[in-house]
Amino acid sequence: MSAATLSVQDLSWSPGRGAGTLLRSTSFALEAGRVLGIVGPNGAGKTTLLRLLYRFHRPTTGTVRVDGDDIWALSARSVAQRIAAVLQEQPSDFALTVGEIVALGRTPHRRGFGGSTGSHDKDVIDDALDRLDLHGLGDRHLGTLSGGERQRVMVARALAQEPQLLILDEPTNHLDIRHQLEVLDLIRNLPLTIVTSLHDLNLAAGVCDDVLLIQSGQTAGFGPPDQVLSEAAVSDAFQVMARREQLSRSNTDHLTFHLQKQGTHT
Ligand SMILES: Nc1ncnc2c1ncn2[C@@H]1O[C@H](COP(=O)(O)OP(=O)(O)OP(=O)(O)O)[C@@H](O)[C@H]1O
Repeated sequence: MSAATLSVQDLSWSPGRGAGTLLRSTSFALEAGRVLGIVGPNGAGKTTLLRLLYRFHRPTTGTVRVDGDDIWALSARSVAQRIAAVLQEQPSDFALTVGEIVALGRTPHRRGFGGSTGSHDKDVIDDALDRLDLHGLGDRHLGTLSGGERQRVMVARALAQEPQLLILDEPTNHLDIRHQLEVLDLIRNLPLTIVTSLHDLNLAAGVCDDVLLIQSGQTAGFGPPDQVLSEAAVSDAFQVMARREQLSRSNTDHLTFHLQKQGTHT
Protein backbone atom coordinates (compact mmCIF):
# COMPACT_ATOMS: atom_id res chain seq x y z
CA MET A 1 0.00 0.00 0.00
CA SER A 2 1.16 3.52 -0.70
CA ALA A 3 -0.36 6.96 -0.25
CA ALA A 4 -0.87 9.80 -2.73
CA THR A 5 -1.08 13.55 -2.30
CA LEU A 6 -4.47 15.14 -2.98
CA SER A 7 -4.81 18.66 -4.24
CA VAL A 8 -8.20 20.28 -4.81
CA GLN A 9 -8.32 23.66 -6.45
CA ASP A 10 -11.27 25.99 -6.97
CA LEU A 11 -13.68 23.07 -7.16
CA SER A 12 -17.33 23.87 -7.88
CA TRP A 13 -20.24 21.74 -9.00
CA SER A 14 -23.76 22.41 -10.18
CA PRO A 15 -26.15 19.78 -11.58
CA GLY A 16 -27.01 22.26 -14.37
CA ARG A 17 -30.42 22.99 -15.90
CA GLY A 18 -30.80 26.11 -13.81
CA ALA A 19 -30.06 24.34 -10.53
CA GLY A 20 -27.88 26.20 -8.06
CA THR A 21 -24.22 25.60 -7.26
CA LEU A 22 -24.03 22.84 -4.65
CA LEU A 23 -20.29 23.14 -4.04
CA ARG A 24 -18.48 26.47 -4.38
CA SER A 25 -14.86 27.23 -5.05
CA THR A 26 -13.39 24.64 -2.69
CA SER A 27 -9.60 24.38 -2.35
CA PHE A 28 -7.36 22.38 -0.05
CA ALA A 29 -4.24 20.23 -0.17
CA LEU A 30 -3.58 17.01 1.65
CA GLU A 31 -0.16 15.45 2.14
CA ALA A 32 0.24 11.75 1.45
CA GLY A 33 -0.99 9.62 4.35
CA ARG A 34 -3.16 12.30 6.01
CA VAL A 35 -6.73 11.62 7.13
CA LEU A 36 -9.19 14.36 6.21
CA GLY A 37 -12.67 14.50 7.74
CA ILE A 38 -15.48 16.26 5.85
CA VAL A 39 -18.06 17.59 8.31
CA GLY A 40 -21.09 19.83 8.04
CA PRO A 41 -24.86 19.80 8.49
CA ASN A 42 -27.31 17.75 6.40
CA GLY A 43 -27.39 18.96 2.81
CA ALA A 44 -24.16 20.98 3.17
CA GLY A 45 -22.48 19.27 0.20
CA LYS A 46 -20.32 16.56 1.80
CA THR A 47 -21.42 13.72 -0.50
CA THR A 48 -21.23 16.09 -3.49
CA LEU A 49 -17.58 16.86 -2.67
CA LEU A 50 -16.76 13.16 -2.23
CA ARG A 51 -18.38 12.39 -5.61
CA LEU A 52 -16.11 14.95 -7.21
CA LEU A 53 -13.09 13.37 -5.51
CA TYR A 54 -13.76 9.85 -6.82
CA ARG A 55 -14.53 11.11 -10.32
CA PHE A 56 -18.26 10.50 -10.34
CA HIS A 57 -19.14 14.17 -10.94
CA ARG A 58 -17.17 16.19 -13.46
CA PRO A 59 -16.29 19.56 -11.90
CA THR A 60 -18.06 22.67 -13.17
CA THR A 61 -14.86 24.56 -12.30
CA GLY A 62 -11.55 23.53 -10.83
CA THR A 63 -9.45 20.37 -10.57
CA VAL A 64 -8.81 17.35 -8.38
CA ARG A 65 -5.20 16.16 -8.57
CA VAL A 66 -3.89 12.90 -7.18
CA ASP A 67 -0.09 12.87 -7.00
CA GLY A 68 -0.20 15.87 -9.33
CA ASP A 69 -2.39 14.21 -12.01
CA ASP A 70 -5.78 15.71 -12.88
CA ILE A 71 -8.18 12.78 -12.37
CA TRP A 72 -10.16 13.80 -15.49
CA ALA A 73 -6.98 13.49 -17.59
CA LEU A 74 -6.64 9.84 -16.50
CA SER A 75 -8.64 6.85 -17.74
CA ALA A 76 -11.43 5.55 -15.51
CA ARG A 77 -9.42 2.36 -15.03
CA SER A 78 -6.32 4.23 -13.97
CA VAL A 79 -8.40 6.24 -11.48
CA ALA A 80 -9.87 2.97 -10.13
CA GLN A 81 -6.33 1.71 -9.54
CA ARG A 82 -5.60 4.77 -7.41
CA ILE A 83 -8.88 5.74 -5.76
CA ALA A 84 -11.40 3.51 -3.96
CA ALA A 85 -14.70 4.67 -2.49
CA VAL A 86 -16.97 3.21 0.17
CA LEU A 87 -20.39 4.72 -0.39
CA GLN A 88 -23.48 5.16 1.76
CA GLU A 89 -25.64 3.19 -0.65
CA GLN A 90 -25.49 -0.45 0.25
CA PRO A 91 -24.78 -2.77 -2.68
CA SER A 92 -27.44 -5.03 -4.10
CA ASP A 93 -25.22 -8.01 -5.04
CA PHE A 94 -27.08 -10.10 -2.50
CA ALA A 95 -26.37 -13.40 -4.25
CA LEU A 96 -22.59 -12.96 -4.12
CA THR A 97 -20.52 -14.23 -1.23
CA VAL A 98 -18.36 -11.99 0.95
CA GLY A 99 -15.23 -13.50 -0.63
CA GLU A 100 -16.56 -12.81 -4.15
CA ILE A 101 -17.44 -9.21 -3.34
CA VAL A 102 -14.07 -8.46 -1.79
CA ALA A 103 -12.43 -10.10 -4.85
CA LEU A 104 -14.28 -7.58 -7.05
CA GLY A 105 -11.92 -4.98 -5.61
CA ARG A 106 -9.16 -6.53 -7.74
CA THR A 107 -11.04 -5.81 -11.01
CA PRO A 108 -9.16 -2.60 -11.97
CA HIS A 109 -5.85 -4.48 -11.68
CA ARG A 110 -6.88 -7.37 -13.92
CA ARG A 111 -6.40 -7.62 -17.66
CA GLY A 112 -9.52 -8.48 -19.65
CA PHE A 113 -12.63 -9.99 -18.19
CA GLY A 114 -12.75 -13.03 -15.96
CA GLY A 115 -9.01 -13.12 -15.35
CA SER A 116 -8.09 -15.81 -12.87
CA THR A 117 -7.11 -14.88 -9.33
CA GLY A 118 -3.32 -14.82 -9.13
CA SER A 119 -1.39 -15.43 -5.90
CA HIS A 120 -0.87 -11.69 -5.34
CA ASP A 121 -4.62 -11.11 -5.74
CA LYS A 122 -5.32 -13.87 -3.26
CA ASP A 123 -2.88 -12.41 -0.71
CA VAL A 124 -4.42 -8.94 -1.05
CA ILE A 125 -7.96 -10.33 -0.66
CA ASP A 126 -6.96 -12.41 2.39
CA ASP A 127 -5.28 -9.38 3.95
CA ALA A 128 -8.41 -7.25 3.42
CA LEU A 129 -10.65 -9.97 4.92
CA ASP A 130 -8.27 -10.22 7.91
CA ARG A 131 -8.13 -6.49 8.54
CA LEU A 132 -11.93 -6.28 8.68
CA ASP A 133 -12.26 -9.47 10.72
CA LEU A 134 -14.31 -11.14 7.97
CA HIS A 135 -12.55 -14.44 7.49
CA GLY A 136 -15.30 -16.43 9.16
CA LEU A 137 -17.85 -14.86 6.80
CA GLY A 138 -16.07 -15.46 3.47
CA ASP A 139 -18.67 -17.96 2.17
CA ARG A 140 -21.75 -16.12 3.41
CA HIS A 141 -24.05 -14.42 0.91
CA LEU A 142 -24.24 -10.64 1.26
CA GLY A 143 -28.02 -10.82 1.66
CA THR A 144 -27.62 -12.78 4.88
CA LEU A 145 -25.36 -10.22 6.61
CA SER A 146 -26.29 -7.47 9.05
CA GLY A 147 -25.93 -3.82 7.99
CA GLY A 148 -22.71 -3.51 9.99
CA GLU A 149 -21.20 -6.66 8.51
CA ARG A 150 -22.04 -5.40 5.01
CA GLN A 151 -20.36 -2.10 5.78
CA ARG A 152 -17.18 -3.93 6.79
CA VAL A 153 -17.36 -5.98 3.55
CA MET A 154 -17.47 -2.76 1.52
CA VAL A 155 -14.41 -1.39 3.33
CA ALA A 156 -12.62 -4.71 2.69
CA ARG A 157 -13.50 -4.53 -1.03
CA ALA A 158 -12.08 -1.00 -1.17
CA LEU A 159 -8.83 -2.16 0.50
CA ALA A 160 -8.57 -5.08 -1.96
CA GLN A 161 -8.48 -2.41 -4.68
CA GLU A 162 -5.09 -1.33 -3.22
CA PRO A 163 -5.87 2.37 -3.66
CA GLN A 164 -3.58 5.24 -2.76
CA LEU A 165 -6.56 7.42 -1.88
CA LEU A 166 -9.53 6.00 0.02
CA ILE A 167 -12.82 7.90 0.10
CA LEU A 168 -15.45 6.96 2.65
CA ASP A 169 -18.97 8.38 2.95
CA GLU A 170 -20.12 8.01 6.55
CA PRO A 171 -18.23 4.73 7.17
CA THR A 172 -19.58 4.36 10.71
CA ASN A 173 -23.24 4.21 9.58
CA HIS A 174 -24.82 0.94 10.68
CA LEU A 175 -21.93 0.16 13.02
CA ASP A 176 -22.24 -0.39 16.74
CA ILE A 177 -19.83 1.44 19.06
CA ARG A 178 -17.19 -1.27 19.03
CA HIS A 179 -17.20 -1.62 15.24
CA GLN A 180 -17.21 2.18 14.84
CA LEU A 181 -14.06 2.37 16.92
CA GLU A 182 -12.52 -0.57 15.06
CA VAL A 183 -13.19 0.89 11.61
CA LEU A 184 -11.90 4.31 12.66
CA ASP A 185 -8.83 2.74 14.25
CA LEU A 186 -8.22 0.84 11.01
CA ILE A 187 -8.61 4.04 9.00
CA ARG A 188 -6.18 5.91 11.22
CA ASN A 189 -3.55 3.22 10.81
CA LEU A 190 -3.81 2.55 7.07
CA PRO A 191 -0.81 3.86 5.11
CA LEU A 192 -3.16 5.61 2.66
CA THR A 193 -4.46 9.10 2.12
CA ILE A 194 -8.03 9.11 3.40
CA VAL A 195 -10.99 11.44 2.98
CA THR A 196 -14.06 10.54 4.99
CA SER A 197 -17.32 12.27 5.77
CA LEU A 198 -18.37 11.91 9.39
CA HIS A 199 -21.40 13.22 11.24
CA ASP A 200 -19.95 12.71 14.70
CA LEU A 201 -17.70 15.72 15.31
CA ASN A 202 -16.01 14.17 18.35
CA LEU A 203 -15.16 11.03 16.38
CA ALA A 204 -13.89 13.22 13.54
CA ALA A 205 -11.69 15.19 15.94
CA GLY A 206 -10.32 11.93 17.34
CA VAL A 207 -9.45 10.25 14.05
CA CYS A 208 -8.67 13.02 11.53
CA ASP A 209 -5.47 14.99 11.01
CA ASP A 210 -7.43 17.73 9.25
CA VAL A 211 -11.08 18.66 9.02
CA LEU A 212 -12.99 20.49 6.28
CA LEU A 213 -16.14 22.13 7.59
CA ILE A 214 -18.72 22.76 4.85
CA GLN A 215 -21.74 24.99 5.21
CA SER A 216 -24.18 25.50 2.31
CA GLY A 217 -21.61 24.27 -0.22
CA GLN A 218 -18.89 26.60 1.04
CA THR A 219 -15.79 25.98 3.08
CA ALA A 220 -16.25 27.32 6.60
CA GLY A 221 -12.88 26.03 7.82
CA PHE A 222 -10.00 23.72 6.94
CA GLY A 223 -7.18 22.60 9.21
CA PRO A 224 -6.52 20.70 12.45
CA PRO A 225 -9.78 19.69 14.21
CA ASP A 226 -9.20 21.76 17.37
CA GLN A 227 -8.81 24.90 15.27
CA VAL A 228 -11.66 24.30 12.80
CA LEU A 229 -14.19 22.87 15.25
CA SER A 230 -14.34 25.91 17.52
CA GLU A 231 -17.47 26.54 19.57
CA ALA A 232 -18.33 29.52 17.37
CA ALA A 233 -17.83 27.75 14.03
CA VAL A 234 -19.76 24.63 15.05
CA SER A 235 -22.58 26.67 16.61
CA ASP A 236 -22.89 28.71 13.45
CA ALA A 237 -22.69 25.81 10.98
CA PHE A 238 -25.12 23.50 12.81
CA GLN A 239 -27.38 26.17 14.33
CA VAL A 240 -26.90 24.83 17.85
CA MET A 241 -25.06 26.00 20.91
CA ALA A 242 -21.81 24.03 20.99
CA ARG A 243 -19.60 23.90 24.04
CA ARG A 244 -16.09 22.56 24.20
CA GLU A 245 -15.52 20.82 27.51
CA GLN A 246 -12.56 18.96 28.89
CA LEU A 247 -13.08 15.38 29.98
CA SER A 248 -11.23 15.17 33.27
CA ARG A 249 -10.31 11.49 33.13
CA SER A 250 -8.80 11.40 29.64
CA ASN A 251 -7.86 15.09 29.57
CA THR A 252 -9.30 15.42 26.06
CA ASP A 253 -11.61 18.03 24.59
CA HIS A 254 -15.19 17.04 23.90
CA LEU A 255 -17.91 19.02 22.16
CA THR A 256 -21.42 19.00 23.59
CA PHE A 257 -24.43 20.41 21.77
CA HIS A 258 -27.58 22.12 22.96
CA LEU A 259 -30.57 23.57 21.21
CA GLN A 260 -30.67 27.31 21.65
CA LYS A 261 -33.79 28.28 23.50
CA GLN A 262 -34.81 31.89 23.72
CA GLY A 263 -33.74 33.49 26.96
CA THR A 264 -31.45 30.62 27.96
CA HIS A 265 -28.30 31.75 26.12
CA THR A 266 -25.21 32.03 28.26
N1 LIG B 1 -27.81 15.63 -8.61
C1 LIG B 1 -28.40 16.55 -7.83
N2 LIG B 1 -29.34 17.38 -8.34
C2 LIG B 1 -29.94 18.32 -7.57
N3 LIG B 1 -29.66 18.50 -6.27
C3 LIG B 1 -28.74 17.71 -5.70
C4 LIG B 1 -28.06 16.69 -6.44
N4 LIG B 1 -27.18 16.06 -5.61
C5 LIG B 1 -27.33 16.65 -4.40
N5 LIG B 1 -28.25 17.62 -4.45
C6 LIG B 1 -28.65 18.54 -3.33
O1 LIG B 1 -27.46 19.18 -2.91
C7 LIG B 1 -27.45 19.36 -1.50
C8 LIG B 1 -26.18 18.75 -0.94
O2 LIG B 1 -26.31 17.35 -1.01
P1 LIG B 1 -25.21 16.36 -0.39
O3 LIG B 1 -25.74 14.98 -0.54
O4 LIG B 1 -23.90 16.67 -0.97
O5 LIG B 1 -25.25 16.82 1.15
P2 LIG B 1 -24.58 16.13 2.42
O6 LIG B 1 -23.79 17.20 3.11
O7 LIG B 1 -23.86 14.89 2.05
O8 LIG B 1 -25.88 15.80 3.28
P3 LIG B 1 -26.24 14.64 4.36
O9 LIG B 1 -25.51 15.00 5.61
O10 LIG B 1 -27.72 14.83 4.53
O11 LIG B 1 -25.86 13.33 3.77
C9 LIG B 1 -28.74 18.75 -1.00
O12 LIG B 1 -29.68 19.78 -0.82
C10 LIG B 1 -29.16 17.80 -2.09
O13 LIG B 1 -30.56 17.64 -2.16
